[in-house]
Amino acid sequence: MRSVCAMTALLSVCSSTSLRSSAFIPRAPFLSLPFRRDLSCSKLRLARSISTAAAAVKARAGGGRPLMEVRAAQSGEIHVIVGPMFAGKTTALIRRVQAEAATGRTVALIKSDKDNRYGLDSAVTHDGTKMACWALPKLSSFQDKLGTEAYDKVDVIGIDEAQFFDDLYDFCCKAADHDGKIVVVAGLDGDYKRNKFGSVLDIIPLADSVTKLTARCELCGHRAFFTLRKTQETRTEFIGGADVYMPVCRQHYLDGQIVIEATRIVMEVERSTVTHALK
Ligand SMILES: Nc1ncnc2c1ncn2[C@@H]1O[C@H](COP(=O)(O)OP(=O)(O)O)[C@@H](O)[C@H]1O
Ligand SMILES: Cc1cn([C@H]2C[C@H](O)[C@@H](COP(=O)(O)O)O2)c(=O)[nH]c1=O
Ligand SMILES: [Zn+2]
Repeated sequence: MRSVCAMTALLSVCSSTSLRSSAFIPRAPFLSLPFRRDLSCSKLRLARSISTAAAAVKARAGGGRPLMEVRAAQSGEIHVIVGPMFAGKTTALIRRVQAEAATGRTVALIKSDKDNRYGLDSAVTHDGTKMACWALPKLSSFQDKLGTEAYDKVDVIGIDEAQFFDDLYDFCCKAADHDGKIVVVAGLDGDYKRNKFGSVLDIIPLADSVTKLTARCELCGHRAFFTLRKTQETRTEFIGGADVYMPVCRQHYLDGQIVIEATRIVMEVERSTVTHALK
Protein backbone atom coordinates (compact mmCIF):
# COMPACT_ATOMS: atom_id res chain seq x y z
CA MET A 1 0.00 0.00 0.00
CA ARG A 2 2.78 2.36 0.96
CA SER A 3 4.58 1.76 -2.35
CA VAL A 4 1.39 2.42 -4.35
CA CYS A 5 0.95 5.73 -2.50
CA ALA A 6 4.62 6.56 -3.05
CA MET A 7 4.33 5.89 -6.80
CA THR A 8 1.15 7.99 -7.04
CA ALA A 9 2.89 10.82 -5.21
CA LEU A 10 5.94 10.54 -7.48
CA LEU A 11 3.77 10.64 -10.61
CA SER A 12 1.85 13.65 -9.38
CA VAL A 13 5.01 15.56 -8.38
CA CYS A 14 6.56 14.84 -11.78
CA SER A 15 3.52 15.72 -13.83
CA SER A 16 2.67 18.87 -11.90
CA THR A 17 6.14 20.42 -12.08
CA SER A 18 8.94 19.78 -14.54
CA LEU A 19 7.20 17.54 -17.05
CA ARG A 20 4.43 20.00 -17.72
CA SER A 21 6.74 22.97 -18.13
CA SER A 22 9.34 21.17 -20.27
CA ALA A 23 9.47 21.80 -24.02
CA PHE A 24 10.60 18.17 -24.47
CA ILE A 25 7.74 16.39 -22.76
CA PRO A 26 8.14 12.71 -23.60
CA ARG A 27 4.86 10.88 -24.24
CA ALA A 28 5.82 8.11 -21.81
CA PRO A 29 8.10 9.84 -19.29
CA PHE A 30 9.16 6.73 -17.37
CA LEU A 31 10.22 4.93 -20.53
CA SER A 32 12.53 7.75 -21.48
CA LEU A 33 14.46 8.35 -18.28
CA PRO A 34 17.79 9.81 -19.38
CA PHE A 35 20.81 7.51 -19.08
CA ARG A 36 23.50 9.44 -21.03
CA ARG A 37 25.99 11.84 -19.48
CA ASP A 38 25.69 14.34 -22.36
CA LEU A 39 22.11 15.20 -21.54
CA SER A 40 20.61 18.35 -22.99
CA CYS A 41 19.87 20.97 -20.33
CA SER A 42 16.14 20.35 -20.38
CA LYS A 43 16.59 16.59 -20.09
CA LEU A 44 19.09 17.09 -17.29
CA ARG A 45 16.57 19.29 -15.49
CA LEU A 46 13.98 16.56 -16.01
CA ALA A 47 16.36 13.95 -14.59
CA ARG A 48 17.11 16.18 -11.61
CA SER A 49 13.47 16.82 -10.86
CA ILE A 50 12.62 13.13 -11.11
CA SER A 51 15.53 12.38 -8.74
CA THR A 52 14.37 15.08 -6.41
CA ALA A 53 10.79 13.84 -6.57
CA ALA A 54 11.96 10.30 -5.83
CA ALA A 55 13.97 11.65 -2.93
CA ALA A 56 10.95 13.56 -1.65
CA VAL A 57 8.84 10.41 -1.80
CA LYS A 58 11.52 8.44 -0.01
CA ALA A 59 11.88 11.12 2.67
CA ARG A 60 8.09 11.25 3.06
CA ALA A 61 8.01 7.46 3.37
CA GLY A 62 10.28 7.71 6.40
CA GLY A 63 13.76 7.59 4.80
CA GLY A 64 14.63 10.75 6.70
CA ARG A 65 17.87 11.51 4.75
CA PRO A 66 18.55 14.89 3.10
CA LEU A 67 17.13 15.05 -0.43
CA MET A 68 20.37 15.28 -2.44
CA GLU A 69 21.91 12.41 -0.54
CA VAL A 70 19.41 9.93 -1.93
CA ARG A 71 20.62 9.76 -5.53
CA ALA A 72 23.16 11.59 -7.68
CA ALA A 73 21.65 13.73 -10.43
CA GLN A 74 23.78 12.25 -13.20
CA SER A 75 23.73 8.66 -14.30
CA GLY A 76 26.79 6.50 -13.65
CA GLU A 77 28.36 3.87 -15.90
CA ILE A 78 30.15 0.55 -15.40
CA HIS A 79 32.63 -0.78 -17.97
CA VAL A 80 34.25 -4.17 -17.44
CA ILE A 81 37.51 -5.37 -19.02
CA VAL A 82 38.35 -9.07 -18.58
CA GLY A 83 40.72 -11.62 -20.08
CA PRO A 84 43.68 -13.82 -19.13
CA MET A 85 46.94 -12.50 -17.75
CA PHE A 86 49.08 -10.51 -20.24
CA ALA A 87 46.02 -9.61 -22.36
CA GLY A 88 46.47 -5.87 -21.83
CA LYS A 89 43.76 -5.30 -19.18
CA THR A 90 45.84 -2.93 -17.04
CA THR A 91 47.07 -1.16 -20.20
CA ALA A 92 43.46 -0.63 -21.37
CA LEU A 93 42.36 0.49 -17.90
CA ILE A 94 45.16 3.06 -17.54
CA ARG A 95 44.50 4.37 -21.08
CA ARG A 96 40.79 4.75 -20.39
CA VAL A 97 41.29 6.49 -17.04
CA GLN A 98 43.94 8.81 -18.49
CA ALA A 99 41.71 9.62 -21.48
CA GLU A 100 38.92 10.58 -19.06
CA ALA A 101 41.38 12.75 -17.11
CA ALA A 102 42.38 14.49 -20.36
CA THR A 103 38.75 15.56 -20.87
CA GLY A 104 38.87 17.35 -17.50
CA ARG A 105 37.22 14.69 -15.36
CA THR A 106 38.59 13.90 -11.92
CA VAL A 107 39.88 10.32 -11.85
CA ALA A 108 41.12 7.84 -9.26
CA LEU A 109 42.68 4.43 -9.76
CA ILE A 110 42.41 1.63 -7.19
CA LYS A 111 44.15 -1.73 -7.07
CA SER A 112 44.09 -4.55 -4.54
CA ASP A 113 46.81 -4.35 -1.92
CA LYS A 114 47.25 -8.11 -2.35
CA ASP A 115 49.11 -7.35 -5.59
CA ASN A 116 52.44 -6.10 -4.22
CA ARG A 117 54.49 -7.12 -7.29
CA TYR A 118 55.65 -3.60 -8.11
CA GLY A 119 55.04 -1.80 -4.80
CA LEU A 120 51.75 -0.37 -3.67
CA ASP A 121 51.79 3.18 -4.98
CA SER A 122 51.13 2.42 -8.66
CA ALA A 123 49.36 0.06 -11.01
CA VAL A 124 52.01 -1.29 -13.39
CA THR A 125 51.54 -3.19 -16.66
CA HIS A 126 53.68 -6.19 -17.63
CA ASP A 127 55.64 -3.91 -19.94
CA GLY A 128 56.25 -1.21 -17.35
CA THR A 129 53.60 1.48 -17.93
CA LYS A 130 52.58 2.94 -14.55
CA MET A 131 49.88 5.04 -13.02
CA ALA A 132 49.63 6.22 -9.41
CA CYS A 133 46.91 4.40 -7.51
CA TRP A 134 45.35 3.62 -4.16
CA ALA A 135 46.22 0.09 -3.01
CA LEU A 136 43.34 -1.01 -0.79
CA PRO A 137 42.31 -4.16 1.12
CA LYS A 138 38.65 -3.56 0.24
CA LEU A 139 36.80 -1.14 -1.98
CA SER A 140 34.56 0.06 0.82
CA SER A 141 37.59 1.75 2.41
CA PHE A 142 38.03 4.08 -0.62
CA GLN A 143 35.56 6.76 0.43
CA ASP A 144 37.00 6.86 3.97
CA LYS A 145 40.58 7.10 2.64
CA LEU A 146 39.70 9.96 0.33
CA GLY A 147 37.24 11.76 2.60
CA THR A 148 33.70 12.52 1.51
CA GLU A 149 34.49 15.90 -0.04
CA ALA A 150 37.23 14.49 -2.31
CA TYR A 151 35.13 11.37 -3.08
CA ASP A 152 32.24 13.55 -4.26
CA LYS A 153 34.58 15.29 -6.72
CA VAL A 154 35.74 12.04 -8.35
CA ASP A 155 34.01 11.39 -11.70
CA VAL A 156 35.84 8.25 -12.80
CA ILE A 157 37.02 5.32 -10.67
CA GLY A 158 39.32 2.69 -12.20
CA ILE A 159 39.66 -0.67 -10.42
CA ASP A 160 42.54 -3.02 -11.30
CA GLU A 161 42.93 -6.66 -10.14
CA ALA A 162 39.19 -6.65 -9.46
CA GLN A 163 39.17 -10.42 -8.83
CA PHE A 164 40.72 -9.76 -5.41
CA PHE A 165 37.90 -7.52 -4.11
CA ASP A 166 35.10 -9.34 -2.26
CA ASP A 167 32.93 -6.23 -2.14
CA LEU A 168 33.16 -5.48 -5.89
CA TYR A 169 29.42 -5.87 -6.57
CA ASP A 170 28.24 -3.62 -3.74
CA PHE A 171 30.90 -1.00 -4.48
CA CYS A 172 30.05 -0.82 -8.21
CA CYS A 173 26.31 -0.62 -7.49
CA LYS A 174 26.74 2.24 -5.06
CA ALA A 175 29.36 4.12 -7.08
CA ALA A 176 27.46 4.00 -10.39
CA ASP A 177 23.78 3.79 -9.39
CA HIS A 178 23.82 6.00 -6.33
CA ASP A 179 26.85 8.25 -6.67
CA GLY A 180 26.81 8.72 -10.48
CA LYS A 181 30.45 7.64 -11.02
CA ILE A 182 31.93 6.13 -14.18
CA VAL A 183 33.50 2.89 -12.96
CA VAL A 184 36.02 1.05 -15.15
CA VAL A 185 36.84 -2.41 -13.84
CA ALA A 186 39.72 -4.64 -15.02
CA GLY A 187 40.28 -8.16 -13.78
CA LEU A 188 40.63 -11.85 -14.48
CA ASP A 189 37.33 -13.50 -15.37
CA GLY A 190 38.84 -16.94 -14.68
CA ASP A 191 41.57 -18.41 -12.48
CA TYR A 192 44.26 -20.89 -13.55
CA LYS A 193 41.67 -23.70 -13.37
CA ARG A 194 39.29 -21.69 -15.59
CA ASN A 195 36.84 -21.30 -12.71
CA LYS A 196 35.25 -17.90 -12.20
CA PHE A 197 37.53 -15.65 -10.19
CA GLY A 198 36.15 -13.60 -7.27
CA SER A 199 33.14 -11.42 -8.10
CA VAL A 200 34.24 -10.21 -11.55
CA LEU A 201 31.53 -12.16 -13.41
CA ASP A 202 28.89 -11.12 -10.88
CA ILE A 203 29.06 -7.50 -12.05
CA ILE A 204 28.37 -8.31 -15.73
CA PRO A 205 24.61 -7.79 -15.22
CA LEU A 206 25.39 -4.30 -13.86
CA ALA A 207 27.66 -3.30 -16.74
CA ASP A 208 27.18 -0.88 -19.64
CA SER A 209 29.95 -2.63 -21.56
CA VAL A 210 32.06 -5.78 -21.26
CA THR A 211 35.31 -6.28 -23.18
CA LYS A 212 37.14 -9.62 -23.21
CA LEU A 213 40.74 -9.15 -24.28
CA THR A 214 43.05 -11.92 -25.45
CA ALA A 215 46.81 -12.42 -25.14
CA ARG A 216 49.16 -14.40 -27.44
CA CYS A 217 49.74 -18.06 -26.61
CA GLU A 218 53.30 -18.32 -25.39
CA LEU A 219 53.65 -21.74 -27.05
CA CYS A 220 52.19 -21.20 -30.53
CA GLY A 221 51.42 -17.49 -30.93
CA HIS A 222 47.68 -18.00 -31.50
CA ARG A 223 45.13 -16.07 -29.47
CA ALA A 224 45.31 -16.93 -25.77
CA PHE A 225 42.11 -17.03 -23.71
CA PHE A 226 43.42 -18.75 -20.60
CA THR A 227 46.14 -18.47 -17.98
CA LEU A 228 48.27 -21.53 -17.29
CA ARG A 229 49.96 -21.81 -13.89
CA LYS A 230 53.36 -23.38 -14.36
CA THR A 231 53.89 -24.47 -10.77
CA GLN A 232 52.32 -27.04 -8.44
CA GLU A 233 50.80 -24.31 -6.23
CA THR A 234 47.07 -24.97 -5.69
CA ARG A 235 45.85 -21.88 -3.79
CA THR A 236 43.46 -19.89 -5.99
CA GLU A 237 45.08 -16.59 -5.07
CA PHE A 238 48.78 -16.67 -5.79
CA ILE A 239 50.51 -13.44 -6.82
CA GLY A 240 53.01 -13.77 -9.64
CA GLY A 241 54.01 -12.79 -13.15
CA ALA A 242 55.67 -14.53 -16.07
CA ASP A 243 57.68 -16.66 -13.60
CA VAL A 244 54.48 -18.46 -12.54
CA TYR A 245 51.93 -17.91 -15.29
CA MET A 246 51.67 -17.92 -19.05
CA PRO A 247 48.90 -17.05 -21.49
CA VAL A 248 47.81 -20.00 -23.63
CA CYS A 249 45.37 -21.03 -26.35
CA ARG A 250 42.79 -23.75 -25.70
CA GLN A 251 44.97 -26.59 -27.04
CA HIS A 252 48.01 -25.56 -25.03
CA TYR A 253 45.90 -25.07 -21.91
CA LEU A 254 44.74 -28.68 -22.18
CA ASP A 255 48.26 -29.95 -23.01
CA GLY A 256 49.63 -27.90 -20.10
CA GLN A 257 47.17 -29.45 -17.64
CA ILE A 258 48.34 -32.92 -18.70
CA VAL A 259 52.00 -31.97 -18.26
CA ILE A 260 51.34 -30.44 -14.83
CA GLU A 261 49.31 -33.46 -13.68
CA ALA A 262 52.00 -35.86 -14.97
CA THR A 263 54.68 -33.83 -13.15
CA ARG A 264 52.63 -33.97 -9.95
CA ILE A 265 52.33 -37.77 -10.19
CA VAL A 266 56.08 -38.20 -10.89
CA MET A 267 56.94 -35.97 -7.91
CA GLU A 268 54.58 -37.86 -5.64
CA VAL A 269 56.05 -41.22 -6.69
CA GLU A 270 59.57 -39.87 -6.11
CA ARG A 271 58.63 -38.51 -2.70
CA SER A 272 57.07 -41.78 -1.56
CA THR A 273 60.05 -43.75 -2.90
CA VAL A 274 62.46 -41.55 -0.90
CA THR A 275 60.30 -41.84 2.24
CA HIS A 276 60.14 -45.61 1.79
CA ALA A 277 63.94 -45.87 1.34
CA LEU A 278 64.56 -43.84 4.52
CA LYS A 279 62.41 -46.13 6.68
N1 LIG B 1 54.09 -13.73 -21.86
C1 LIG B 1 54.37 -12.46 -21.55
N2 LIG B 1 55.29 -12.18 -20.63
C2 LIG B 1 55.55 -10.90 -20.26
N3 LIG B 1 54.95 -9.83 -20.82
C3 LIG B 1 54.04 -10.06 -21.74
C4 LIG B 1 53.71 -11.39 -22.16
N4 LIG B 1 52.77 -11.30 -23.08
C5 LIG B 1 52.53 -9.96 -23.24
N5 LIG B 1 53.29 -9.23 -22.45
C6 LIG B 1 53.31 -7.77 -22.32
O1 LIG B 1 52.30 -7.40 -21.40
C7 LIG B 1 51.58 -6.31 -21.93
C8 LIG B 1 50.20 -6.29 -21.33
O2 LIG B 1 50.36 -6.05 -19.94
P1 LIG B 1 49.14 -5.72 -19.00
O3 LIG B 1 48.35 -4.57 -19.54
O4 LIG B 1 49.71 -5.58 -17.63
O5 LIG B 1 48.25 -7.05 -19.11
P2 LIG B 1 47.21 -7.67 -18.07
O6 LIG B 1 46.79 -6.59 -17.12
O7 LIG B 1 46.08 -8.19 -18.90
O8 LIG B 1 47.92 -8.79 -17.37
C9 LIG B 1 51.59 -6.54 -23.41
O9 LIG B 1 51.41 -5.33 -24.10
C10 LIG B 1 52.98 -7.12 -23.63
O10 LIG B 1 53.93 -6.08 -23.82
C1 LIG C 1 45.50 -16.95 -13.08
C2 LIG C 1 45.67 -16.49 -11.66
C3 LIG C 1 46.32 -15.30 -11.38
N1 LIG C 1 46.48 -14.89 -10.12
C4 LIG C 1 47.19 -13.64 -9.82
C5 LIG C 1 48.50 -13.49 -10.52
C6 LIG C 1 48.66 -12.00 -10.65
O1 LIG C 1 49.23 -11.53 -9.42
C7 LIG C 1 47.22 -11.50 -10.79
C8 LIG C 1 46.82 -11.23 -12.21
O2 LIG C 1 47.51 -10.12 -12.72
P1 LIG C 1 47.33 -9.55 -14.22
O3 LIG C 1 47.36 -8.06 -14.03
O4 LIG C 1 46.03 -10.03 -14.77
O5 LIG C 1 48.49 -10.02 -15.00
O6 LIG C 1 46.40 -12.56 -10.28
C9 LIG C 1 45.99 -15.64 -9.06
O7 LIG C 1 46.11 -15.26 -7.87
N2 LIG C 1 45.36 -16.83 -9.32
C10 LIG C 1 45.18 -17.28 -10.58
O8 LIG C 1 44.57 -18.37 -10.76
ZN1 LIG D 1 48.92 -22.26 -28.20
